Amino acid sequence: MRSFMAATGTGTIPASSSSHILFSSISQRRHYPLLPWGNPTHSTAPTSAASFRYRTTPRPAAVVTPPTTKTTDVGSERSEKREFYPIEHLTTWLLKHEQSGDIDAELTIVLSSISLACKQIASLLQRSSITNLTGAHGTINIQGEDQKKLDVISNELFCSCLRSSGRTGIIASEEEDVPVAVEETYSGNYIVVFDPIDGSANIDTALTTGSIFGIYGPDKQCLVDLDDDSPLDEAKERCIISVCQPGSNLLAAGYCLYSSSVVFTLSIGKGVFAFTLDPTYGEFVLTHENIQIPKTGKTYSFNEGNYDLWDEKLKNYLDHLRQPGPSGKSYSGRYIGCLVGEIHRMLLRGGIYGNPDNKYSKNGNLRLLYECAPMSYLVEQAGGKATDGRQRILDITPSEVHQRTPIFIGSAEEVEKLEKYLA
Ligand SMILES: O=P(O)(O)OC[C@H]1O[C@](O)(COP(=O)(O)O)[C@@H](O)[C@@H]1O
Repeated sequence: MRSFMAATGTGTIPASSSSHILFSSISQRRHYPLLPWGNPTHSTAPTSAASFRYRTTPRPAAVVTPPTTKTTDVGSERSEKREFYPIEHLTTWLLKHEQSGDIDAELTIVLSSISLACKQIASLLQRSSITNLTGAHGTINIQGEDQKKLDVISNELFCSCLRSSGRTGIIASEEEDVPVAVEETYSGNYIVVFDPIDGSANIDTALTTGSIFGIYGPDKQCLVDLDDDSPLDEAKERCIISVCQPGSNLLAAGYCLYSSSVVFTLSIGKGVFAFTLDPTYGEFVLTHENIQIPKTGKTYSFNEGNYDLWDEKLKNYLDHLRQPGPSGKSYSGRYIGCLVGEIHRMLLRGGIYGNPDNKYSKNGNLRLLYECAPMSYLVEQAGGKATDGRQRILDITPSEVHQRTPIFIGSAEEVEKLEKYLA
């Protein structure tokens, strides 16, 4: 039985005292059987005995600080004893930033619970054709989209992990009609917005998908005094649903890429860091430190099937990209139908992604709150830019949870070039 409660972000007010139902609550929902990650009898990792031992050989990762060694004289012999290879994991990285005061303990727990949800989703995606988890769920979300089975299950996993973190007050999800309040027992301060499976059309063909998340603090001026038993007025109610904050308020954001590797990428406001899942022991290992998106990039990512529906200025821009440059090489088009995959490639190689408005979708296809804002936050943290064609994405305050927006995002100089065409 789902009880409806209004949440203040610091506690809950029974719906009876609010003029209308504002949220659904995360009650005891079904849990889905998951095999523990890297379970030797089921893991897809190589079965050689070595693969189940914690590796002590240097990892050929992008980021490995030279091994520390300690030279000790043993009798007449000198021996160099390797102390350890400081491979950093998401867990230790979060604790390090908590100790240095960059994030508080509560946000550390929320991020850790999100990474747990992502590991479980990665495991389900890998085996979806085996466990009959491909295909439609048979329901439609508030956006009128057919939900895939894994859209629904991944949403439940995110909700369950955030609820048990005990640090989340309200969530907004692509797969939830309205913002959802965590019941008081488990309620915390943070507001978490997410798309549990981005690019879900790719699931059944085993192509790239991802999860996207953003974390806001409580909107201070909106916290309602629980001792105040006066009826909630309209302004306060509006405040309570303050999940609709501009991306510039984000405290942290990131995505998990489910592709040939599972890569958890995030920013807590001090650069962008990526952690690759090592399936042999189920931990995210730091592989990309302080990612800086190249200022330019010769890859553009637009669904050109909509070309005839676009504004003339945008068409001129696309025509320009296809002209062979002085070296004869024009831009390369890449479109994988998954925002997370496009952004991950761009963070590492540069380029531009666009999902513009068109004759039939006045505001484009992507949602501002839990897709465009978190991705724009990340790309700006990496030195890139993100606009709706007229203004910075992070400056837009959503007027409702599932509001859509056009988006052009990527290398700073590529976005600036586009803005000149659209001016
Ligand atoms: O089908 P279009 O209009 O090209 O839009 C593709 C975009 O929509 C998305 O698939 C979002 O879809 P979801 O609803 O699965 O999150 C993005 O991942 C992708 O970039």
